[in-house]
Amino acid sequence: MTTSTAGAGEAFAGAGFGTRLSEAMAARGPLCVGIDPHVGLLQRWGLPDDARGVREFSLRVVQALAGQVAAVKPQSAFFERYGSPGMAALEETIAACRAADLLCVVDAKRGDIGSTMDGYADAFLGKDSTLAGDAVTLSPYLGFETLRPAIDAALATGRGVFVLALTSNPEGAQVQHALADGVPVAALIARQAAAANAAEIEAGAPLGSVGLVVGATVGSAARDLGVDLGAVRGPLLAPGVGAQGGGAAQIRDVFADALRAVLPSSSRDVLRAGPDAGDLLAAAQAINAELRHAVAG
Ligand SMILES: O=C(O)c1cc(=O)[nH]c(=O)n1[C@@H]1O[C@H](COP(=O)(O)O)[C@@H](O)[C@H]1O
Repeated sequence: MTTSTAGAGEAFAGAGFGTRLSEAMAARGPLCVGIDPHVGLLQRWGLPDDARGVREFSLRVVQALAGQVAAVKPQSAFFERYGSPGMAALEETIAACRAADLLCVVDAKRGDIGSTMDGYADAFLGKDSTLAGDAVTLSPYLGFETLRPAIDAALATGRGVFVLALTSNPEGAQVQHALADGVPVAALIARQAAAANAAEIEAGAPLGSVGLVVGATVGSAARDLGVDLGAVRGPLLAPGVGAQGGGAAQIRDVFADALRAVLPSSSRDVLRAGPDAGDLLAAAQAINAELRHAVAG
């Protein structure tokens, strides 16, 4: 799997994120393991509640899963809470993923006015940025178009983005189910993601690099709101597997028309199995096998 990048503005010559992710999911199964070093998990693993603890935790997860799952997703919040040493630990985790042949989705949920978005795009998708993994999560609630600098940077460097559409938490409905000119906001976001993927799809990519976040817990919301997940033609990150109650059955229900694009994500449910590397891998493999069966059938 290539991780080489081109500079913003240059045409990206290698496989885009959607293609690389699609290949990784086909080879290893659909599971993404979230790296969320909660204080309780650090304690359980016998690690200190500081940047050294979070670094050790994350590197152990990456080592245990190296080459075994399609992707991991470090949650930036749990690194940011330790200030600059925590951010250094996030940078090391991102670099370790590259060395371990794991696609890395940095869960930072950024979104701002366009001019500020340039800065976030440089930070999380810039050619040589140490905070850039293979993709980053973005919030479109200042307007989808504000994300354009990040989408452009992702496409220019062979990276990807995941835009929050229907989040796994119940409070998200207040914003995401609301109507804008008679159309649910989540449906508009899905349409705009589909448009952003059109060129890559026309060029023959199996998936575009502009993904959506649709929680495994959202039930019939996509159907009820007319969110056409099949038309997005980008990866669909589905957090909420495990600790939030989602599982294989929910994935099949929510993503009926787009199962091959789903990247189900689970954090606490897998991480609880640690710190033993073998136990951690076994937990990830068990969930991955169930999900693989669910998306295949
Ligand atoms: O973008 C995300 O990953 C995300 C979106 C969403 O709608 N819901 C959601 O839970 N997440 C993230 O996914 C992870 C879920 O963790 P667990 O509930 O422990 O599996 C957390 O890092 C959340 O921030």
